[in-house]
Amino acid sequence: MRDALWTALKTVNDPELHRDLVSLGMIERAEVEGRVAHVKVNLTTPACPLKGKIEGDVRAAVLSVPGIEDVAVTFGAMVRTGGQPALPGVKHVLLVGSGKGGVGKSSVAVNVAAALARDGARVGLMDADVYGPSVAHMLGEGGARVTANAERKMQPLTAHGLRFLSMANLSPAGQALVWRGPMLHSAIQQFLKDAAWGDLDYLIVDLPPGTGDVQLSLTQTIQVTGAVIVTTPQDVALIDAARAIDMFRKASVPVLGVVENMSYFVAPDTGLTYDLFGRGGSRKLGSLPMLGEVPIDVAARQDADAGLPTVLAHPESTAAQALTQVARNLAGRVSVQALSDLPEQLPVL
Ligand SMILES: Nc1ncnc2c1ncn2[C@@H]1O[C@H](COP(=O)(O)OP(=O)(O)OP(=O)(O)O)[C@@H](O)[C@H]1O
Repeated sequence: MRDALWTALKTVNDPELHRDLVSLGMIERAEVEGRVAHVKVNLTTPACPLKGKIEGDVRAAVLSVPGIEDVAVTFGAMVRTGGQPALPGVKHVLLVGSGKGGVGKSSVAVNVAAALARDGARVGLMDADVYGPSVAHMLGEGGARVTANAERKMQPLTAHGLRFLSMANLSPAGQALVWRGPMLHSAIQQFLKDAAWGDLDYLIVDLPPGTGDVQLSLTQTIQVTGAVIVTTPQDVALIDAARAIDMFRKASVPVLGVVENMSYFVAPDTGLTYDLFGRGGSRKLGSLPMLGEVPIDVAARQDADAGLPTVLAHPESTAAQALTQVARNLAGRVSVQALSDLPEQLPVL
């Protein structure tokens, strides 16, 4: 019956990769005890957006095997890389960029990082927005100071289950950074290479808005997995977002998707929805995957000011759920990107 079980599992495809779970090496264990099958699926990310669908498909396939009356499906996860990791120990570097300032790029970066960490991924967050570093404040650690470890490497700070580094934790609060290109380049290098990030599944990088030196420096120094574009839906933001997309394309950085922030507003007193900036406008950016539409949410802003990612502070709010879905959709895109170049038959793990 064991062979029949594996044959049945071979009929289940990963919904995004369109290949069967067995040849993708995602079935870690499949055994039959009496009339009960035990299957352990090793997902390609703990933040898998399609876990429910995969579980349903596995159950249906296994229960079609004659003699099997019940099935217990359990899950593990291991984030894969397509080739060499971006940095030693860091599987994926993901850039969060925007064309315009103030569209919510840092908010999205912080909440995506916190949501991935809550789902069980090992996550780092690097604040490369050197002119307006807000990550530390949004994590409630604006006053913390970075120290060096025994190997004289910068020791990332920790908050809400993730590791982070921000220029705000190096320079005295309120002091402006007046840096030229080469200095910026070396600061970015240090954040990437002279920091003890440890083992990470995802290193999320909050870029400055626009298309300047920091973005260039990052895309030229390391092999990033891809970029996410955050925009609001009105034309003035989209014009700049299109420029940012063009910059990533020219730098051969895949754009993994778009997040439409401040997409709409639901009045808390009446429940009426207002499309303040023209919900859905970001579809004008072309055929890029839409990772999610995040509404304007007063609590999300208050949580950011209070140093708490809203996905953790108000996980039930519409904005928090949209941001959680953005994180999972992004993790899904990363898996697709990493696994689509793999050979036909992978070893079973
Ligand atoms: N969906 C939202 N609902 C309500 N407030 C939001 C939302 N997204 C972001 N904000 C608020 O808007 C402000 C700007 O957000 P944020 O700093 O994330 O933007 P940014 O694009 O990173 O800006 P910058 O260009 O300065 O780096 C912050 O006060 C933040 O809390």
